[in-house]
Amino acid sequence: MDHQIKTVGIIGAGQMGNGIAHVASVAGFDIRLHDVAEDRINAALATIDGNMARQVAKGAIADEDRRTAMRRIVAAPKLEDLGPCDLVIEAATESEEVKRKIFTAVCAHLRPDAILASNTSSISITRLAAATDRPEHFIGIHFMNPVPLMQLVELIRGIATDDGTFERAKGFVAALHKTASVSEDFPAFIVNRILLPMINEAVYTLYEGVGSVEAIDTAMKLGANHPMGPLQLADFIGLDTCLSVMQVLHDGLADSKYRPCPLLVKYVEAGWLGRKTKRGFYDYRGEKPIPTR
Ligand SMILES: CC(=O)CC(=O)SCCNC(=O)CCNC(=O)[C@H](O)C(C)(C)COP(=O)(O)OP(=O)(O)OC[C@H]1O[C@@H](n2cnc3c(N)ncnc32)[C@H](O)[C@@H]1OP(=O)(O)O
Ligand SMILES: NC(=O)C1=CN([C@@H]2O[C@H](COP(=O)(O)OP(=O)(O)OC[C@H]3O[C@@H](n4cnc5c(N)ncnc54)[C@H](OP(=O)(O)O)[C@@H]3O)[C@@H](O)[C@H]2O)C=CC1
Repeated sequence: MDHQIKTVGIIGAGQMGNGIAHVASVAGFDIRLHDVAEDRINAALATIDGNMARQVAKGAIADEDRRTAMRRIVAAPKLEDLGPCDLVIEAATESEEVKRKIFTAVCAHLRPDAILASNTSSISITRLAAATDRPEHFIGIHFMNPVPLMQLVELIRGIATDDGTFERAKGFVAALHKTASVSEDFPAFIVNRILLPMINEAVYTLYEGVGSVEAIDTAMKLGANHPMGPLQLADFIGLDTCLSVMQVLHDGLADSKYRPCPLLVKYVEAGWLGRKTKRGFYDYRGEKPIPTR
């Protein structure tokens, strides 16, 4: 088997897909970026260029590196465009149904030895692998947001993941100059098993009137030295993703302590998903974010 990963396909050009494309192209990988809608891919390319420009302004990369990295990212409007990839990372919406459909569809276009990975925040890698024709070549590669700034990547083996796939995924993470942490395949893995119940509790704290959005975020920023308040972080992650993770924890561990806060459900039902829809626990439509409660 060819152990070299050169071309990386990314499915889902949202905030995580564009972050993964960004760091992988800067690290020298050729990228094929896919999404359901072509305008999403174009928007992602513009975002990546903007984020790389910030790095240039900071002196983290040279402008020539930005241009070379941008040239390595190619739009892949059809799933068959991912055919030449050595590794395909799925970073689409956090829904098991959506992901399973993607895996079933993409497998037909991939080489038998290509690795398939999911950036899922919470869903069982073993169950997702079962929707593919290659459970032994399937693995969880879970990046943190924002990808260009966060050092950690969780690696999660499904029951069938073979040693070669695990080693190649580990090598890929090292090539991105990131640190891998290995988690067993349990709901929400390590980071989100701990982080998301904390965020959910912050939403309960708001729901029960213990404090306002501003009071809760200020309390955790200045009282616990968190870089972002929990509600600000929830908006940053996306409230739909936060709710999906809590649902996976609640269903998968069958413990009422993971019950998603009804207020979180209400925000998602309203389509107030946080920064990506310009409204969540804060309203981002003006010059500076304004708490919505
Ligand atoms: C849900 C899941 O499955 C798992 C998860 O990811 S959970 C979420 C995990 N992430 C976190 O917890 C993030 C918590 N927040 C933080 O650590 C910090 O607020 C942060 C690192 C995001 C930003 O730090 P900050 O200093 O407050 O912000 P900011 O000043 O805007 O940015 C710092 C630098 O990074 C740069 N930057 C920000 N976003 C960037 C991006 N996407 N790409 C490139 N550069 C970026 C900025 O340009 C800035 O550079 P300068 O210092 O030169 O201005
Ligand atoms: N947000 C975060 O902090 C983190 C998220 N993750 C995980 O990464 C994944 C993506 O999250 P994130 O980037 O935040 O979400 P986004 O909503 O920003 O992006 C998801 C993208 O996937 C697209 N998409 C939906 N269905 C399909 C499909 N069938 N084929 C191709 N693309 C599709 C969406 O398009 P459209 O909008 O048109 O539906 C959207 O562009 C999720 O699994 C999430 O749990 C992991 C770590 C951190």
